[in-house]
Amino acid sequence: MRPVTPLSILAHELESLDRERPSPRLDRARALASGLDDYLSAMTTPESERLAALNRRTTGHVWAGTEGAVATLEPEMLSGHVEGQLLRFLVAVTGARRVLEIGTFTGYSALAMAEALPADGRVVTCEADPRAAGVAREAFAGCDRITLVEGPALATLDRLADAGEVFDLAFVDADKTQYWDYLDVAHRRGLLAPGAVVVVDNTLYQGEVYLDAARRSPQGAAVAEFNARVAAHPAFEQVLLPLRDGVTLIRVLR
Ligand SMILES: C[S@@+](CC[C@H](N)C(=O)[O-])C[C@H]1O[C@@H](n2cnc3c(N)ncnc32)[C@H](O)[C@@H]1O
Repeated sequence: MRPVTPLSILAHELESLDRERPSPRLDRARALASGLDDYLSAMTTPESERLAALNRRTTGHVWAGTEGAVATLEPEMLSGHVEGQLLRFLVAVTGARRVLEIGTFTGYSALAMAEALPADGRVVTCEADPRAAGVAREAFAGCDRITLVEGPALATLDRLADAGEVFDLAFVDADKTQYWDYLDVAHRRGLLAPGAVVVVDNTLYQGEVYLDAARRSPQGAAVAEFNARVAAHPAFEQVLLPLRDGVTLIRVLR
């Protein structure tokens, strides 16, 4: 898989340097960077067989040439084992019953969260791409706790707010250039219960958010702006964890 997190990009760079000019110190630096993700996975509660099968199916799927409705679909989009377990864990410890997800892809994170819900719990997940939605629908077969809403997420959020829906936990993982709008609309329109937790993926955006601002992609620039707005907002408290491509946990104070 293509390196898409700050750590895996660093490991990849160190591997190239170590090949060009081998040295024991470079080799140790490479081993430090490249060994961490596997160790985290080995020490984290294993994924269920259902999630493992979806993980294999997503990474084995031929996505090449798949220009999605909103983005090029690729297996690197999958949150995967450790982040999926973090989401499961958060649903369990917060006691969330109503979960909102923005960005379904093949359904891994939605299924992971659904596994931790009580019997009357529900995940509403939004996906704009019909092909990703098709794979996710198959993955959700027999799981009546998940409702997949196909279409642009911002329009779905408006409809959910009109219907008076309120969520205890949200996972934001769709178009990076719309991150602020997702959070702002969900917050202003009352979709987030007081004390709700919002989990936001890719908030390090391959390191772009803390590297040279002039070289940021539009997505990196949008995520940097999102992070700064969240940090300055009086209604949120938050922590940015350096897991994978960065995961921010936000608690809605009011
Ligand atoms: C990173 S993937 C989601 C991965 C998924 N949460 C997981 O853990 O496996 C992002 C998904 O968001 C979808 N997406 C992008 N923009 C969207 C939008 N405006 N509305 C709804 N879905 C969108 C993409 O089609 C893609 O499937």
